[in-house]
Amino acid sequence: MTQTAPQKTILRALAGETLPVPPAWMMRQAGRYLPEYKATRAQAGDFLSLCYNPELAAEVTLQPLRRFDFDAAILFADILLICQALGAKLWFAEGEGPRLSTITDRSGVAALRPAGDVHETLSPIYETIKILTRELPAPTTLIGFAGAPWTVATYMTAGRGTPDQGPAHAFIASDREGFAMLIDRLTEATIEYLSAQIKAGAEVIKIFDSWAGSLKGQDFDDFALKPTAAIISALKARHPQTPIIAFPREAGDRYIGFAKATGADCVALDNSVSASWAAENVQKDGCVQGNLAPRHMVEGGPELITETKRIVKAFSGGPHIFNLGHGITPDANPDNVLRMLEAIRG
Ligand SMILES: Cc1c2[nH]c(c1CCC(=O)O)Cc1[nH]c(c(CCC(=O)O)c1C)Cc1[nH]c(c(CCC(=O)O)c1C)Cc1[nH]c(c(C)c1CCC(=O)O)C2
Repeated sequence: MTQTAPQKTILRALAGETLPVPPAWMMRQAGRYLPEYKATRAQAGDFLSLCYNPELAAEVTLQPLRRFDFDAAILFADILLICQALGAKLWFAEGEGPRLSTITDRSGVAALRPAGDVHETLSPIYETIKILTRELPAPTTLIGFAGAPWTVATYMTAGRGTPDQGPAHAFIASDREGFAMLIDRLTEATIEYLSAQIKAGAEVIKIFDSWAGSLKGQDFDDFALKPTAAIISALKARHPQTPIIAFPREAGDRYIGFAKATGADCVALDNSVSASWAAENVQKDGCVQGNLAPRHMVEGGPELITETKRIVKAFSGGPHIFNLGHGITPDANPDNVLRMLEAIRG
C-alpha cells in the first residue's frame, strides 16, 4: 500500500492553500541572539569561515529548530558570498558589518569573473544543503536563498552597507548602461547559484531585496522588478516545482502586483505596511509572508501577543506564512520566540 505523506505546511501555503494555522519561521533565526550560535561561530573562527564550513553551517542552521518548532529552516550563508564568487574581496569588520572591494564604473564590472564560475567558491554552500537534507526533521522545509541583484550591487558599489545606497544611485546617474551590466552579471550568477542550491536539495527559494525601497519609478522596474522576474523565470524553466518567495523590502505601494509581475509564489512583507492593507492589496494575488516587527522579540510584553494575533487574523482569509518583517536582532530574548509561536498556534 502506498500512502503519500501530507505535504509540508509551508509548501501547502506556497501552493495557495489557506491553512487554519499559518506555518511559521523567522528571518535570521540562526543568529547572535542564541548563545549556541555564538559558540559555534567562535569555533569556526569568524563569520565567513562559518559560512564556508558545511558541518558547522549545517549545525547553526539546525540550532534554532532544537529550541523552537519552526516549520522551516533557512540555509546558513550570506547574500554577499556571491560577490566573492565573482572575484570581489569580502570581509566582515568585527562589530561593523561587511566590507568589500568597490566597483564604481563599468571597467570594474568587466573585471568580474563569468557567472558560470561561481560554483568554484560556492560549492561548500551546496554541501551544507546536502547535509541538511539528511539531518532536518521530516516536517521541516529547507529554504535556500540569495540576495537580489540590486541589493547585492548596493554593497558592491559602496564597499559596505549604506543608509541611502548613495554610491549605487550615483553609478546609475553617471552610467545607467554600465550599472545595468553589473545587474545583468549578478542576475546570471544568481540563477546559477540558486539552481545549484535547488539541485542540492533546497525546497523553497527566497530572494532578499533588502534595499528595494530606495528605488523609485523606472529605477524600481529596471533594477528590482525586472532582475527578480528574470531570475524567477529562469529558475521556473529549470525547476518548475520549486516555489519562490520574493522580499522587496520597504517596497510600499510597489508590493501591489509584485508577485504577478515577477512570477513569485509569495511576497514577503516588511513591517512598514499594515497587515490589513496587505491582506487587501497583496494577498489577493496569493501567498504572503510576514510581518511582525522584530522589536517585539526584544520587548515582549502583552503587545507581542496582541500584535501576533492581529497579524494572524488579518491574513486568515488567504495563504499566509508567519514571519517577522525583518531579521531577529542580537538583543532579542529567545523566550519571546516561544511566546510568539504560542500566540500563533494557541
Ligand atoms: C543585507 C543582508 C546581508 N545578509 C543577508 C541580507 C538580507 C536580509 C536582511 O536584510 O537582513 C541575508 C542573510 N544573512 C544571514 C542569513 C542566514 C539565514 C538566516 O538565519 O536568516 C541570511 C538569509 C546570516 C548572517 N549574516 C550576518 C550575520 C551576523 C554575523 C555575525 O555572526 O556576526 C548573520 C547571522 C552578517 C551580515 N550580512 C549582511 C550584513 C549587512 C551583515 C552585518 C549586519 C549584522 O551583523 O546583522 C548582508
